[in-house]
Amino acid sequence: MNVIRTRALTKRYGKTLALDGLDLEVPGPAVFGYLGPNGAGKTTTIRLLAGLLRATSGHAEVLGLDIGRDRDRAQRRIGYLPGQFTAYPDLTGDQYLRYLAGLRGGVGGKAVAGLAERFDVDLSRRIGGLSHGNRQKIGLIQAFMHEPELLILDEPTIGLDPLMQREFLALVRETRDAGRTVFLSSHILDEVEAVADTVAILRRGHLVVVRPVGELKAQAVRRMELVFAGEPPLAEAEKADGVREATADGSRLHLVVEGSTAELLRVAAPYGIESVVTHEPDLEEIFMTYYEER
Ligand SMILES: Nc1ncnc2c1ncn2[C@@H]1O[C@H](COP(=O)(O)OP(=O)(O)OP(=O)(O)O)[C@@H](O)[C@H]1O
Repeated sequence: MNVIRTRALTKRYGKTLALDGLDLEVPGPAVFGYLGPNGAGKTTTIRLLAGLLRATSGHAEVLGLDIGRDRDRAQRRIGYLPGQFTAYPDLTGDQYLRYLAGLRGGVGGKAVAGLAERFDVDLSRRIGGLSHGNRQKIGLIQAFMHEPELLILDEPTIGLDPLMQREFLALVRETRDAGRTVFLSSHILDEVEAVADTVAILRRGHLVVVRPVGELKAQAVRRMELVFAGEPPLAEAEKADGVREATADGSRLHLVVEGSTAELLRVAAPYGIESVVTHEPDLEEIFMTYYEER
């Protein structure tokens, strides 16, 4: 089932066309990474999906509910973290989360305590007195605490230290493994690469690509070293499919290969390969080609 489905979803702010006919399908359970340069329309999409903005035209369904017509029902089943999370500064974390839990028809106290412990945040302190990172943790707890079927998170790790960022990513994976879906906008490519099953890249209000991360990686450029017993076959390697760069250094070949390395290995095998070192492909380069104007 598609957890999110939009058809020709469009949003204008006056003369600015922020989102231009978005057709998006997100089957669940999954972790779906939503990327794009500044101003691409990510936050606009997220606010439309969360029922906080009205579309100029087109429509969006979340968990099978039309977000325009069935907003309240849909919102009860979503966990939402806005890009700039703010909460009532005079309440303690505990008071604020209890208040929200009440609005949502009750949330187990254990769930809140477990998340607070996991994120190492003191819920007895006034929210106004917390650091930015600790306030963000309260935002994450309120999004996850009622175990919603769909989480929509806008830049969730902003302000979190690396340890907490790792904890967050573990929680996202567990959420997916429990059969739920996380829709995540982020600027941090490593984080998306580490956790997302599929990524969509938005630019100027248009989707430019929606692909499984594994497929993007298969297409990505990777660095390799092949060590030979004797002279390395530089000329043959340079001609092999996918090889972008090749240099020889003693008995070693340093290579940059795009996509499959099968052809290179077939060509090199008769020359007696002693060892192969492949480095993980770097998605950054691929993301950048989609980010840039073409
Ligand atoms: N309330 C608003 N009024 C007018 N224009 C807006 C408003 N909100 C967003 N925009 C414009 O709509 C476009 C998309 O903005 P949006 O915030 O959705 O992008 P984004 O991808 O989330 O960007 P960022 O990565 O910088 O957060 C931008 O051109 C932005 O200036």
